[in-house]
Amino acid sequence: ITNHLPTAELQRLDAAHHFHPFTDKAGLAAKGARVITRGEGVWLTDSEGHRIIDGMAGLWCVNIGYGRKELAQVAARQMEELAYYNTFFQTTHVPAIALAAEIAKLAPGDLNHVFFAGSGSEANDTNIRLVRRYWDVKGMPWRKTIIARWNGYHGSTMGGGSLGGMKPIHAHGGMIDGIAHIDQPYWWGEGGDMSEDDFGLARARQLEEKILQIGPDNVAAFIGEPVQGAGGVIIPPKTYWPEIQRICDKYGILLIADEVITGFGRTGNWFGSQTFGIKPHIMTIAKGLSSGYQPIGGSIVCDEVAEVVGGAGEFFHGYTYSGHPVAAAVALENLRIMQDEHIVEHVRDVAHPYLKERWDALADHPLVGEAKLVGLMGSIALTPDKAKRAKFPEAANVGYRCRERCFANDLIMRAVGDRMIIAPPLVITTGEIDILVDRAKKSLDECYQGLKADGLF
Ligand SMILES: Cc1ncc(COP(=O)(O)O)c(CNc2cccc(C(=O)O)c2)c1O
Repeated sequence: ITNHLPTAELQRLDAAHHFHPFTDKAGLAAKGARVITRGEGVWLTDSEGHRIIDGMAGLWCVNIGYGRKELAQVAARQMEELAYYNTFFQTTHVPAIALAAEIAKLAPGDLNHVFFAGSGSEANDTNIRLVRRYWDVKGMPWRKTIIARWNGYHGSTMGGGSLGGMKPIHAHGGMIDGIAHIDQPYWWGEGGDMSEDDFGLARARQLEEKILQIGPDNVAAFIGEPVQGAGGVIIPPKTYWPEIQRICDKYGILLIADEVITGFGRTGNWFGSQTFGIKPHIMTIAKGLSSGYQPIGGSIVCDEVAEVVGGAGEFFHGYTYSGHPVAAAVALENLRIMQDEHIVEHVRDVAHPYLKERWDALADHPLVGEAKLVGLMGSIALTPDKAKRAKFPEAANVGYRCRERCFANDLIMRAVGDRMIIAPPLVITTGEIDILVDRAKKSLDECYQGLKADGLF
């Protein structure tokens, strides 16, 4: 089976044997999966030769863009030298040491210790164990509950999926114990007639209400994405995070920032915590850590938590691929390129300002109620009535229709409900931003025409 097989044959084999994530298997089999064959910069090529601009950097992860040969060379060299060894039994290797040191250098404050995993979900499962073990060692073994947000996303393992606040995920397989949720800081969809600032405070104060309801001595930690990604790029009001931070400090609960999407330049700083003034005890990382070239994730842990858990004998947790040498070597090369090519500065000083101007202008479109962007992650809310911030009927499937128009125009954008999302590779140029926004606008126009033709607008 190679790229040279006819697309239809590849699709048939895919339908026969490949169980896709988050997919209606039968529906896709009937339709045929799109076969992606190559990547270069912000561009993808599919088996039919379409040149697609990838507005989603894969799954929010290909920060340095596709096709960087340096990473392939580093992977090959590491594979030839030491393709695998574990870090379990009093052993280590240079890629794991060097990557942990580099992450500690880039991370803010006293986030100096890295527990590696193979993915963001696994890293969040590590975090559950870490914070519960921390309170165990502090003599409060009952202090286990972790508070998270509805419509947050923290992965698909039983732990990560339970921390997440997406009910369809909970419905498929259940949840683990000791997780509680509070409402999300989603002003457009849930703010009613409150001002954004008042709404941000109100939603943050739900954390204090929940802590008092559960009992402060039972709450181990709070976990949140600086900006909810898979939830629809929900950028919180500026009053939200300072209030969350104040409440965590007041009750002495550990604060976990899930930076799987917002980490490594996505918001215009190395970490989203810096953009939003959050001081976490633990940061979850993955995706942009390696730009998706190798599967790797981890937890960056502050001195205090590392000393308490690390000083209490063996911590019974870890994965075969924790700190995998090839993944670690590739991640290290990714971070070298990000620094040498000043990619975070490019986001902050060039790409974000340029995109913001054109992204904000989309709010003039009849379909668009709100256009928001932080760094290079953005969303537009589609609405039939801007003033009322109204929602389309679910059956209209507006997000899906709009995403299909994007695909037809060789642009990849994500639809989350009736919100359209972009998170392009951080290396996108101003010329490529023009192409992206032009194709997005054309897709919105076509979606609008379609809705009017179907009497939905
Ligand atoms: C904030 C956050 N935390 C944890 C994870 C889990 O990481 P892994 O997938 O590597 O286990 C994520 C992953 N985010 C993610 C993964 C897959 C699809 C989409 C989407 O928006 O369609 C988003 C994430 O966005």
